[in-house]
Amino acid sequence: MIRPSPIDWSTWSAPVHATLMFVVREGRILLIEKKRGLGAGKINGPGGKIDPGETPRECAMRETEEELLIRVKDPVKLGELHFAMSDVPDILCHVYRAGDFDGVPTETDEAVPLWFATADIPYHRMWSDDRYWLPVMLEGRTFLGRFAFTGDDVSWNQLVTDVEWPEGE
Ligand SMILES: COc1nc(N)nc2c1ncn2[C@H]1C[C@H](O)[C@@H](COP(=O)(O)OP(=O)(O)OP(=O)(O)O)O1
Repeated sequence: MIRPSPIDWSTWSAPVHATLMFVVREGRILLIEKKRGLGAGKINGPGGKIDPGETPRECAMRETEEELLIRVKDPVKLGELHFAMSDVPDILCHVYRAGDFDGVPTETDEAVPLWFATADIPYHRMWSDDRYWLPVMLEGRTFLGRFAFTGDDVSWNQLVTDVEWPEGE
């Protein structure tokens, strides 16, 4: 049975815009254990909130540099995630993927770098939406995910794949 959405997505907008960056190369993905802020203690990609005047791509690169001291090369936007939250402000998150970087992933005040085999993603330590869209991201396909949360749990979800994002976004 298809459950009706609790959210009217045609009028939904988010007060918080954020990014995630995933480096994937040679069968491995670079993740972080987040040390502070929203999702502290969870495993995720590096990322954070978009600053005023910053593009999503600039934010994803800046946050990755701040959190892991690496400079990713040629990131590509693959996805957008629309999170209707129950206990924090709603979030629109742009998802980027890159295959290379300069520097050495290094622990900072914000994050611990962790490499995982792409066949061994630790979903049980991640946000509960990730298991829906991360496999699509690993295939290199584009996507739009919409998720309603109740607390930390996904209570409704929709994933549209093979979305065309504007050039250069
Ligand atoms: C709700 O589900 C989520 N799933 C996933 N995979 N990632 C999420 C979810 N909600 C938020 N995120 C990501 C998006 C951002 O990368 C971070 C949150 O950013 P944060 O609040 O830590 O932003 P900063 O700018 O780094 O923080 P400060 O305001 O402390 O500087 O989580």
